[in-house]
Amino acid sequence: MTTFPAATILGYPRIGPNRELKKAVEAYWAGRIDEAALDAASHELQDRTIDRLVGLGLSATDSSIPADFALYDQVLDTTAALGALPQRFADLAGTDGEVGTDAYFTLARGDKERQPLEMTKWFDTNYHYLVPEIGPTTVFRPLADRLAGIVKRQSARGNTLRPVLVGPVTYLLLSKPEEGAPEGFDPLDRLDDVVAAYRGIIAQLGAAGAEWVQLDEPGLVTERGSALVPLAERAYRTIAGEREYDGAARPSLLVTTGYGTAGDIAAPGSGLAALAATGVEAVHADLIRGALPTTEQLAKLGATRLVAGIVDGRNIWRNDLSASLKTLVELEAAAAGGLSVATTTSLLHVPHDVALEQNLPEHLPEWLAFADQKVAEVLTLSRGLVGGPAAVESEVAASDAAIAHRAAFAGTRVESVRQRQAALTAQDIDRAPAEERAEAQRARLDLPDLPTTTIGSFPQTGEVRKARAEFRAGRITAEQYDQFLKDEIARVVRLQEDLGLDVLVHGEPERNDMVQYFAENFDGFAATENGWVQSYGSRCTRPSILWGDVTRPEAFTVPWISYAQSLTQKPLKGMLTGPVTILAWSFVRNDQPLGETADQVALALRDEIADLEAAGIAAIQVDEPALRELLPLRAADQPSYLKWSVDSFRLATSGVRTETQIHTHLCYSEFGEVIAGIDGLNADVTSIEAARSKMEVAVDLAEFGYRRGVGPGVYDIHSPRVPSTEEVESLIRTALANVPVAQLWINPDCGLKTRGYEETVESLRNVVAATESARASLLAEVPA
Ligand code: MET
Ligand SMILES: [Zn+2]
Repeated sequence: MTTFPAATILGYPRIGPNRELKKAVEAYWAGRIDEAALDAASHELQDRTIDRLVGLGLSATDSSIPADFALYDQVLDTTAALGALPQRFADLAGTDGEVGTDAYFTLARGDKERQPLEMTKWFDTNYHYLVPEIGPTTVFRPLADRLAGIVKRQSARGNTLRPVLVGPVTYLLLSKPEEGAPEGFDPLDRLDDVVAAYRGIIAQLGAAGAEWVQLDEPGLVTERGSALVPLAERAYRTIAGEREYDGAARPSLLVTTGYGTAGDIAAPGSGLAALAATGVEAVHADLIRGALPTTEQLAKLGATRLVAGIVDGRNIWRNDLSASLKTLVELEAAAAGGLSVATTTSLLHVPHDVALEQNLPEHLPEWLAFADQKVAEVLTLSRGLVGGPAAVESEVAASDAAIAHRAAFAGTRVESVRQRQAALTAQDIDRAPAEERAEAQRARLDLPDLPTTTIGSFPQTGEVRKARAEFRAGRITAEQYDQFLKDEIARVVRLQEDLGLDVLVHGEPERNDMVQYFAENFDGFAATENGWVQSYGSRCTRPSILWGDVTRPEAFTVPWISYAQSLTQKPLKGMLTGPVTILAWSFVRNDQPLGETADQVALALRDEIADLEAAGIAAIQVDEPALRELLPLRAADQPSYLKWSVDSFRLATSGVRTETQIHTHLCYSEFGEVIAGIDGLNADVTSIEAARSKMEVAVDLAEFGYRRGVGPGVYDIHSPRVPSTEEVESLIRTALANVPVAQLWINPDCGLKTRGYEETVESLRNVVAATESARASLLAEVPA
């Protein structure tokens, strides 16, 4: 057995510093390059990545570099390595059951007849994976060709990599029962079968030259973590119980547990000890999101190596090297099996390199660590651990200086913001009773029954994106761009009047992104130029950096909204993004509790809302699509999260008068777990997604006894399909069977930004027609 490397990372951004992977994959989809060219592009990126990591100081020959080069998604890669095709895709299998490149992308993107695999959030991150569909008869086979091919290719270049797979317990935990599976079937029922295939995969990787294989088991840190430990023990005893598979030495195994504490949260080392007892050679713990195991717990690891995740894979802040070294020294004393230094998770969640940023505010770069800087931090910590503090004196001094500079920097703490926060009282998050508000708003807005509205954005056409790009590049003047946006807004307002919608929107043409737009207009934020992070498949986002206390220098949505309102007699909704969503989709400062930061954003929004109200805007929407996204993985942590998140929304929205209507929008339908939180937001009108789930949410609303206005979406905006009038009307009827008329609003599931005009106009026309018809039958039902 080779020893586990002293320093490692669990994974690295796959997308490429210039989004090379995105470009290659999209070119392949568009038919512009063939499979050989796609392979060549991905090989080139792999080679460059490894060379870069070696350049940063990781060794190419001791398994410290992970091989995690998924073309689309690491969960999908594991599905492919297991040949675990659901029946509805069975025809995609090759002769030996293998999943080729086109089959792989068909699972990810669907085809004419079939929906793709469902996509959902990877733990509490903004990365989305493809959900495996597992049934009682799903066939699992070891098909590690692709991964083994990478290992072999690199070994021909002199490199010994450590291939990475999602571990068996997490893989099945993240799966859903295949359609047609019997009631009560749980994919985890297939654990023993899947484990047999993992043994085969590990053997194939060993034969290809892998000395270590990494199996990621973040499933163990979830609410089900404690219950999963016995399953993990069973799985890993089979996988790791013997040093040889059929007479051939198997590769050594590292099991990782990023994103929290594995197993029982009250006993942070117990999950690790259980894994260690199965025979795996190394276990990894997330020491930032997860708890620090005690000395006694560490003793239970025996000869198993501890891989300490101490460099945060999820934020972009520079590590406090002094503090980390201290922790590592203590851990090392207690870890009999030896200690390695690592990241808490894959670096997939952070951009490539701070050095690619040319336009950050001057003070910021030295506070930051993107993936490449984090690799350097891991190596520094490992050198400090081996060679003592003197070996890394200058690095530690630089880290201390950056941290001190950050703490003392003027924008980090803005006194006026602090005073305002300190003076907050319960009244600041309270409004008049909901019934009183509803009454006053009814009088002011004078809307028909079943008022129709949209969620905010209208199609962002090529012209809109082009005008923005031209403006950014300085090819058109600010005046020209302004005029363009005004024309666009006027067109959208006219369209909505023609369609006969009741509450109008301005269409959001001035916004590139619903969070970045706010980050650009608030102080305390910075935008990056190249800080791309994979969101799913070939899609990347560029989160802003929330580094300091947040203020709003001047009203910025008011001019657009007022202009739009000036064009119509109908009410026009002001449109803002809520504090939780702004936090969820940015890189947020780590030097104070999230709730405090959320309140600062809320106060900045509160100022904007006051200005909208003063400008005569009668309805203001504050979107919180990410409310559920940040929900902690452990039930014990959820109440305090819901408290601060809900309170921050209320802080943003409670300063308005009784007759001003507050709307909110949430983008999902499985809101059972947060419905009390949604109720707590205390918004007058809440729009949610419902069309795809056939209005099931209406039943949840009825069961909960939801009292305020609600608009369960009647038009699925995720596909270009135009819903018929009858279809929409039937959804409205289902809604009406559960929600009182006086509470019901009619709207699409979400914003229309990604749609084309043709389908949007037709769909909205049908929505209005269906609403009119529903109103007519409501009237007919009233006894004369
Ligand atoms: N107001 C936003 C829009 O319509 C809400 C989007 S939620 C992801 O685009
Ligand atoms: Zn939405």
